[in-house]
Amino acid sequence: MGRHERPRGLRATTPGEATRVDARELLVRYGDVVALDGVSLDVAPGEFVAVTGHSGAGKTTLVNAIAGIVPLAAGQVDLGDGSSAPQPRAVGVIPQGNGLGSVLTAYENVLAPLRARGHAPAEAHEMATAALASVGLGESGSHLVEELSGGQQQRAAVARGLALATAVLLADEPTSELDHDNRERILDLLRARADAGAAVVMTTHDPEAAARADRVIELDDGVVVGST
Ligand SMILES: Nc1ncnc2c1ncn2[C@@H]1O[C@H](COP(=O)(O)OP(=O)(O)OP(=O)(O)O)[C@@H](O)[C@H]1O
Repeated sequence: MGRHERPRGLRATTPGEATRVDARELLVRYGDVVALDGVSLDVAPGEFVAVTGHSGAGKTTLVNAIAGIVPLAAGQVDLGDGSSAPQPRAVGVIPQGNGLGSVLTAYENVLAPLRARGHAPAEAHEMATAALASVGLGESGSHLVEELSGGQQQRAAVARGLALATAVLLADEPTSELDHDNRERILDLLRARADAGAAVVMTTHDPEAAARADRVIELDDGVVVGST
């Protein structure tokens, strides 16, 4: 499949929606701390790439820089969406620490971004319900997030990211709170999303999770020190 063709299995992307990741020589600073120092990452449609490295290596910063959530001091991110604006792009993000609204239900958390992206109520309902079922939360969608376990909250966050069905999915340690079976379930979903044509980036501390990816990039102190 050519790089600019529509990914198999995903709906047609709309103008302004990301299709791939081409990050070049990213430099990110937090005050005096250099969190990324010339990091490049190219992820094609259909590829699943894991980013590993010790705590503080720059994994979250890389995901957030690609998403446009943290500003670049230098370098550029091309997501195939025709935009060079330093603003959050139309990508699916599964943030570290889940980022869910705790006094909303899991279902409401998944539904809200779908409605914000213009899906009609009935369609958004179908998508949110299917996404929650896919992560094993079909029965728990009506529970407030604060009533869910840490692992259930993490799966709700994965459902929210997956529901958007974007062709670029950025997942920041999406399995860190999960038991073995749920970890495998979530990794299967990420793998399937890539196999359907999405560009998937996942940060992880877990070597077994990283082994499910097509490629593994290792960061250390804001620099790429390995690629396998
Ligand atoms: N908001 C911030 N302000 C200042 N420094 C920060 C900020 N966020 C991250 N850093 C620093 O930037 C570096 C990279 O942090 P980052 O969170 O990207 O690492 P990480 O590899 O994701 O770590 P972890 O595995 O613990 O999540 C670290 O030195 C961290 O202390």
